[in-house]
Amino acid sequence: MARIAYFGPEGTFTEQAARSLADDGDELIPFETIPLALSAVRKGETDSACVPVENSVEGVVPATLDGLAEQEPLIAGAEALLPVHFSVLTRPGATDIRTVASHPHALAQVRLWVEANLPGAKPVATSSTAAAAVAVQAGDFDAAVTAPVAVQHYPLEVRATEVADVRDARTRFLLVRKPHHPLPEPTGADRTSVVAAAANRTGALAELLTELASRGINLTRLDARPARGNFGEYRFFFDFEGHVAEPRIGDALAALRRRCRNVRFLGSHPRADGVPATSQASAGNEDFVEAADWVAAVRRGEQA
Ligand SMILES: O=C(O)C(=O)C[C@]1(C(=O)O)C=C[C@@H](O)C=C1
Repeated sequence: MARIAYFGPEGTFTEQAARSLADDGDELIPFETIPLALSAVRKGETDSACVPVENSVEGVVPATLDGLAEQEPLIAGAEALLPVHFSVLTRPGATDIRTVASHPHALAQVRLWVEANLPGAKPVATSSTAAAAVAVQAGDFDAAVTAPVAVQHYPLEVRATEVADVRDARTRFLLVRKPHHPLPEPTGADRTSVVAAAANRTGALAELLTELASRGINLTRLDARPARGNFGEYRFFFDFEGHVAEPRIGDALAALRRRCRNVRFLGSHPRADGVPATSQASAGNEDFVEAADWVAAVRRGEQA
């Protein structure tokens, strides 16, 4: 039985994602913020933590990226992808809706709906969608934009369901743990993540990208976040297809490490959408193995 920290309180999208990744009998423990959920794993209070990483409408979740780039390393061993549409909850019978509370990512995904359906209502940011439900229940705000499951946890009235300005929005979540756990086996449909503090000089980022491109590795995400040191210095987060156990991915990681000492491996795990890695002529794993075998043969004086 594992203990899984998640970005809570109860009723967040992240809880749903954690449930989809948990095994029977695992214990799920809510934490009020993403940094608190990550530090529960680092302190050994839980075995893993489930946190949101990117949304198809609003982009990355900065607290997760920064939290994985700093302090002791954590590795993503699994991911979940959830469809995202919202319910709007109020206290039973409420009529005068002046404030609408939710996580900033959620507010950004329902802005047009709020303008059209609750004109004049003021958006207010809360730490999560479920924290907004707690605040509405307490009488702090009038309406909460939440995950559909939130109403099962809080005695509120559902005023609208399936609310979303953009159809088919999705959020991806990671299950992270300490690096000493064995990596999941490669499946052919995997994702590898790294963060690198590229040098502040002409072409430094292009060099890192070229190391991936020249090995036929398809990027699935690239983000920059301030390095939080000198103004203008950035960390680059790369997600790409493939698993570190594969020869070409190992070769690419070694090249990134050669070019940039400040690179951190953030995990290799199966993709939730099951999309297989792109293959490119002469850049398949077998090509890397064959080429390495050939060099070994040359060194032994056995070139065929
Ligand atoms: O507040 C929640 O319910 C969360 O799980 C966080 C979060 C996010 O970080 O994007 C997750 C999915 C939705 O996009 C809105 C909020």
